[in-house]
Amino acid sequence: MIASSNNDSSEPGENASRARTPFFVDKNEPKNDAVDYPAIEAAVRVILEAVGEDPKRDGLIETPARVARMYAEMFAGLKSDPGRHLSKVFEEDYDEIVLVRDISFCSMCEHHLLPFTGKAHIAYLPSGKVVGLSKLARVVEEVARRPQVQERLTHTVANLIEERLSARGVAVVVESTHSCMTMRGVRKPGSLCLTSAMRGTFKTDPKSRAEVLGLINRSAG
Ligand SMILES: Nc1nc2c(ncn2[C@@H]2O[C@H](COP(=O)(O)OP(=O)(O)OP(=O)(O)O)[C@@H](O)[C@H]2O)c(=O)[nH]1
Ligand SMILES: [Zn+2]
Repeated sequence: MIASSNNDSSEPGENASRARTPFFVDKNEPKNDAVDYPAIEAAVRVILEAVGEDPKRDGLIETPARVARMYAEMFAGLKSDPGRHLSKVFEEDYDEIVLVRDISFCSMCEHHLLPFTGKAHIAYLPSGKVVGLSKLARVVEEVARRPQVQERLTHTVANLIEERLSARGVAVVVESTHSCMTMRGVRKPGSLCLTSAMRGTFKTDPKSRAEVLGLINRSAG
């Protein structure tokens, strides 16, 4: 089974009532009680002043609060357990590859606090139980909402699927563009970073690995 996924997280609309409350993309988002909004706002004001801006001017007056809400959203996965999405499994007599590809995500590089965005492809070999396809995308979405490096995102997702589904094999391939490499620093727009994590059969059996990578590559892009 192969499925494609386009994340459909809706953008927050303009709504005065949420000006002081965190916005969560949907009901499955964990409430981010861990975030200290006033502390972020104060820090953003300090940064604005430090770069020579006036945080009190009209265009910037609400910026600290906006940034606090943004961090609450971007880091909503810090204290949660993304594996919870894999708890509802069902028995199915199917032991071949299940692949969900093109799962778009946006995460935060922990070195520069700039976004890296791209797609994750997830395949697993079930051992008697399968999970709802959307749950694989939910795991990516939640793990992505942490400050991190791409390598950690990749192997965290692979480990969760291997452990929670007792999968015989797991393949996770992530491709993304790092803003810290495109808009600053070395400034290489178009550069792409690919990482993969193989578990079980996909790690030990070259034929299975070639098959799953063939399916992912055939579909990627
Ligand atoms: N391995 C890995 N490196 C990353 C990731 N995101 C950002 N980086 C790198 O983290 C490194 C941080 O390097 P530093 O020398 O400490 O910081 P810097 O002076 O800002 O580095 P430059 O980006 O080269 O200007 C850079 O090479 C980034 O490209 C990631 O997901 N994985
Ligand atoms: Zn970076």
